[in-house]
Amino acid sequence: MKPGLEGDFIAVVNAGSSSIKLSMYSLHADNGSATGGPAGVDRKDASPLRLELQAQVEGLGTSPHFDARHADGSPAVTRDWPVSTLTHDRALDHLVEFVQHEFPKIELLGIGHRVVHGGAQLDRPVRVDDEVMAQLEALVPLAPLHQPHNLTPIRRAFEALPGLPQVACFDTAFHRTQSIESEIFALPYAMYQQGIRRYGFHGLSYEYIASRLPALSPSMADGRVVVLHLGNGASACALRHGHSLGSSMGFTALDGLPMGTRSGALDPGVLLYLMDRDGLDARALERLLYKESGLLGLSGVSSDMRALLTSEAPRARLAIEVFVHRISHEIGALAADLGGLDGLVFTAGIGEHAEPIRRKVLERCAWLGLAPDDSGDRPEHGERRISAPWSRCEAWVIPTDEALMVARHTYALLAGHG
Ligand SMILES: Nc1ncnc2c1ncn2[C@@H]1O[C@H](COP(=O)(O)OP(=O)(O)O)[C@@H](O)[C@H]1O
Ligand SMILES: CC(=O)OP(=O)(O)O
Ligand SMILES: [Mg+2]
Repeated sequence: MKPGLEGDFIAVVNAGSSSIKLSMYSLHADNGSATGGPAGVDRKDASPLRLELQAQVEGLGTSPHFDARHADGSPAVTRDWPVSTLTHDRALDHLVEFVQHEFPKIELLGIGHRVVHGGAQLDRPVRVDDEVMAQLEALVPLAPLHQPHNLTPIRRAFEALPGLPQVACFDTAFHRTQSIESEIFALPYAMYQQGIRRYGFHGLSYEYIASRLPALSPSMADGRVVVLHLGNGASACALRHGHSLGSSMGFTALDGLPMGTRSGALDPGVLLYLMDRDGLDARALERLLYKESGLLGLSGVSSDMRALLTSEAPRARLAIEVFVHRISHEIGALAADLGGLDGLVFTAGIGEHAEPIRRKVLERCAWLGLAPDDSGDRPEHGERRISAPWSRCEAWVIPTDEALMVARHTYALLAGHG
């Protein structure tokens, strides 16, 4: 830790269903210059942001674990809690106390929040006031696993630091470039007007990946790309010239690929059948679809890909095969939307770290002209090309950075450029 660090800071909160992450960025007036600026500075858009610390509590509800890291990835502190004694609220208190202790002298300029659902109206980052808060609260039923946890830190910060600017950045906003054919369900048209439409999610992650493409691959930056965000929540997005053309998630973050505990796309007839046969109501269906399905439901072993990859259980293998099958199916659908494919990008926990999953997906993409790099001499971490030099379609691993995207938006809005 850097004792006595002073100056202007932006805090970023990414509160998920089972984790809360708090990132601290310092602002440096000299960082935009082409020649100077300290290491670790966000030069990618010449904004003066430098990550100083990332603190997070993960495994809320199962086995909570606290972890704080410096910008270079070196650990600051770690701690485990006994199961179930740590609520989201308490975890947030702990993170705030920790950061206040580490940075007693800083000037906080604002807080940026990742908010999963912005609905049809909120299509760009926005400074939160009472009216925006009411709009965000109305969207809770559309993202029951995420939105309540996104809003609690905003409410708490308003109480503790009244007057401090807070900026909400939406997972849905990046997808607002999609055409009506991509967004609309084939339901009565009035429902589209009521906001029952496909929104798409993980937009901050896709926006970050799109921002990296010009530096990594001009043919992907100007071309047709499918990005696979494979984390605990998983989705795919079609990019053309870096803009979202289609995505696998829809009205809620349930649609598309199977996830840790979420079903992904499902014939809606199954729900009608279960309501009739078992008398399931909305809450019971919500539990089934959000918490008991996906990799966990299929395998009966775990929602965690690491556990599945090391398991001998036949159903763990089945869960992996279903996951890969549905990914390759989605790539095909999005490649059809794009009219071909120039690049495939893997990101988020599974996409960045699970080589066996990437290999299986790449094997199924041979028909798209994708040849994996089997030379074994490429790096194992960071941004890297994983297709052979002669491959017609490129494949890359690009670690995502949703927090940096939120910090950039927050800075831009506070500086009057948003
Ligand atoms: N080394 C690894 N090998 C395989 N899977 C991994 C590895 N590291 C993380 N994962 C998987 O990544 C997923 C979590 O992704 P992450 O993007 O961190 O999730 P979140 O959506 O909570 O931000 C889990 O399924 C986890 O098993
Ligand atoms: C939208 C979504 O699914 O988010 P996460 O991957 O953080 O669960
Ligand atoms: Mg995530």
